[in-house]
Amino acid sequence: MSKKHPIISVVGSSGAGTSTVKSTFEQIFRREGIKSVSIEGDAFHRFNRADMKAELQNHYDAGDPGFSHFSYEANELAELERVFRDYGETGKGKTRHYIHDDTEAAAHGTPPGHFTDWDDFENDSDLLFYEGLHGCVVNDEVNLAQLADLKIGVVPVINLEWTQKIHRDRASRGYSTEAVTDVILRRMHSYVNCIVPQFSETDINFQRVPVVDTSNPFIARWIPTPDESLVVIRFKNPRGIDFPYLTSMIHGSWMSRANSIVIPGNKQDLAMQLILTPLIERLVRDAKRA
Ligand SMILES: Nc1ncnc2c1ncn2[C@@H]1O[C@H](COP(=O)(O)OP(=O)(O)OP(=O)(O)O)[C@@H](O)[C@H]1O
Ligand SMILES: O=C(CO)[C@H](O)[C@H](O)COP(=O)(O)O
Repeated sequence: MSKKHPIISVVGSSGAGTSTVKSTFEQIFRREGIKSVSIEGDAFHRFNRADMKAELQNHYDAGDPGFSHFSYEANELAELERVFRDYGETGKGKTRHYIHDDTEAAAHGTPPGHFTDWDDFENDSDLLFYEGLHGCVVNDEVNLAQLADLKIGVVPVINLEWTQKIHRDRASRGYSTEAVTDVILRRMHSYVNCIVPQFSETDINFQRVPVVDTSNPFIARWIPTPDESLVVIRFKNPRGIDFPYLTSMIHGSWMSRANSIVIPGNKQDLAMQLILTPLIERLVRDAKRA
């Protein structure tokens, strides 16, 4: 925990929707007058695209077909831990960007598949916001969960996650369905071993569940819309959460367990604002007092 310089960590697999959720956080920060600095998890990949391709081949040749961007060793997690720790202690740190496509290339002046240079965070921020694959990892080498003060999991059920990934990678990153399918398969071992365990470390998980048939995500023609889904919101520690308030404010919601509510998909933004605003306010208030 880094009370003086708090860290929010939003974790999800590739295509889960963490970038989408980031915009909800940005609305809260803007409305509450909070100055944030942010990290995209992909900035802490260990290899650029060409080197990753070579590394994949090396692992494949050595009889390890499961190496992927989800694997701990494909990412600079010790460096990420250092950035979390330094930010928590000093409010300072650095990040960079991994450039996925031409749009990002134009914005950053770096070609796709490469990293930008490292850049220092702006001074005097109120908090650090991380979104990505590994922000709550606990393993033999690092404990990122321990350094984050508010931990959020973004976890659509897996068919929906695959549908979202396939559509996004085809539409904005120029990959074919077959190429994305290969990536999903290759990443499965690390998905189970490196990504999923983090959702037991998170304080709140948002799990989108479609109410239309997604049984074959590889041929789905579009991503189920918010109106075609529900969201299960699960609190690790439900003490202090005002469930009657939430269920009365979020039309069509109900409690499905003592620590979980279900909301209509089109109320996700509202629910996040109602749930997260007081938690973020408290983090910033406590930090100013510390
Ligand atoms: N709640 C939602 N309703 C409808 N579509 C969504 C929702 N959340 C995400 N999507 C769609 O899913 C796709 C993937 O979302 P997004 O880019 O936010 O994922 P991500 O977790 O940031 O992925 P990556 O880490 O690989 O960049 C996008 O096309 C996005 O529009
Ligand atoms: O979304 C991802 C991980 O979160 C990408 O798959 C990863 O960043 C590698 O990108 P690319 O395969 O385009 O080089």
